[in-house]
Amino acid sequence: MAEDKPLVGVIMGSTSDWDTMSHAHEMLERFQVPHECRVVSAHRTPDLMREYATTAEERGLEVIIAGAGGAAHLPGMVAAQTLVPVLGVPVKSRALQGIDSLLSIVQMPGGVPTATFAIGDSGAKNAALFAVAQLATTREPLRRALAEFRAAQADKVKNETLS
Ligand SMILES: Nc1c(C(=O)O)ncn1[C@@H]1O[C@H](COP(=O)(O)O)[C@@H](O)[C@H]1O
Repeated sequence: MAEDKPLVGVIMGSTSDWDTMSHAHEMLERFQVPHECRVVSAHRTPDLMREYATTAEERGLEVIIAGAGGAAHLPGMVAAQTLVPVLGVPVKSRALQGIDSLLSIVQMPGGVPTATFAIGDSGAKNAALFAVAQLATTREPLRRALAEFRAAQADKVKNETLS
């Protein structure tokens, strides 16, 4: 893409979320979308989270993908402090398999939305694809790349055989 400053911020509550959130990173790489990946925690680094959220727009971020597990307050707390759309990814937690993460992200009070994706790897992948779709509304080359991705995916499924 012509732009080189990050357009998408991929943040997560802990380095332990990287196995999941790397799927978002890989998808953004595939579409050559400039992005940054950082650990930011509402619970453990509240000052950093505030700074990240309040400076996101002026730094040029157009979408934030926020992944967290357990009491996953990060996406909602970031959404509360920026106008940049926040896509929440529930990371699979050890104790409750991510149901806690999902409910923490999806049950926002009216007025402060976060989009919420599926638990785990496919949620991270789809959040990135959603970010690509959002950016593609005003970037024709990215729109074409997304259309090609969809067509290739459809061809793959059509050519699959059952043994
Ligand atoms: N949910 C949050 C937040 C937050 O929402 O601010 N910060 C860390 N965490 C989550 O705690 C889990 C366990 O973290 P550790 O593996 O570091 O103990 C991770 O899934 C992380 O996202």
